[in-house]
Amino acid sequence: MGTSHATAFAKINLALHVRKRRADGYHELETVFAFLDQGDSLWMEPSEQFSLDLEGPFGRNLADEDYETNLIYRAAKLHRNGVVPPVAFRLNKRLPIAAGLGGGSADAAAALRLLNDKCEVPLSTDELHAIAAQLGADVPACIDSLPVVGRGTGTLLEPIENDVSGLHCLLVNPNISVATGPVFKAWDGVDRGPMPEGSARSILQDGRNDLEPMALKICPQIGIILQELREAKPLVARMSGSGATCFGLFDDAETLQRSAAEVASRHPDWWTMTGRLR
Ligand SMILES: C[C@](O)(CO)[C@H](O)COP(=O)(O)OP(=O)(O)OC[C@H]1O[C@@H](n2ccc(N)nc2=O)[C@H](O)[C@@H]1O
Ligand SMILES: Nc1ncnc2c1ncn2[C@@H]1O[C@H](COP(=O)(O)OP(=O)(O)OP(=O)(O)O)[C@@H](O)[C@H]1O
Repeated sequence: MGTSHATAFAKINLALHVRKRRADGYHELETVFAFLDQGDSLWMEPSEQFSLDLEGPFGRNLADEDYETNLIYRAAKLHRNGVVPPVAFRLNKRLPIAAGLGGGSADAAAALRLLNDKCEVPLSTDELHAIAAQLGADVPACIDSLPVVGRGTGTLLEPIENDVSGLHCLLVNPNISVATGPVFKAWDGVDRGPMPEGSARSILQDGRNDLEPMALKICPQIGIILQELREAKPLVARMSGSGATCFGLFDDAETLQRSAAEVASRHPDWWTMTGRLR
């Protein structure tokens, strides 16, 4: 049994409609999750005891935290019913932290996939999703990392026609972390209506991200990012999750590259990533 590898694909919300604030403070939403073919890289190999090595552009940002708080550790422990498995994980952290890209959720899902693949008696899809939901609202969708509708807090998944696969995607983050809690808290309580029905692409065109105005107040750079992304005439430019990362989606690679080069030259201090939707 050697080393196995999984990509923790970056998540974007093609649309995110906030419908209701629940009594427990959480919010019910309707969203379409989609995934870039890029993300963090996670390796796993058998070992004497559990370990987690963090490297890559954002590895240092997590290194100061106790490894027991890392979603990879928590996922591994839950997968083995509370017994921490003797495996060594190595994470190349390419996705920024608290960025609306579900990086931690994707890492947790990648760990669950790796552990399940190496398991003599693998968990069923339903069992895997139940564990995932305990780790975070985005984790169940990250298991398959393909377009899917999320309801409730995002853990109730429904299939959707994937007609966005292959679209070219530019992600831009101003290198400012935005915590999810305060953004939801700032929501004004106004239900702006359900997410339209249809394929992923039609919801992308007709949907919205209801968290954009709140995140924009916390991080005004989001407005500049959206404005600059729109200069390249993408299919859509929108914020992902609770921000601050925004995405531009394009039919062709040339326009994407031009837009990426423009953003990079104007804002060398911003983080960008390009890829294609799965
Ligand atoms: C914004 C999204 O990324 C969209 O995909 C997700 O809804 C975020 O879900 P998540 O990763 O589970 O969010 P967490 O980072 O665990 O949540 C932080 C805080 O955001 C608030 N929160 C989160 C999700 C939700 N549906 N309603 C909320 O009000 C809660 O106060 C929570 O304590
Ligand atoms: N492997 C991990 N990678 C990133 N963050 C992690 C990880 N494990 C635990 N965390 C914690 O989770 C928090 C949120 O991380 P993450 O990067 O997933 O947020 P996000 O991109 O805002 O996700 P979302 O789109 O769900 O809002 C961080 O504050 C971090 O301390």
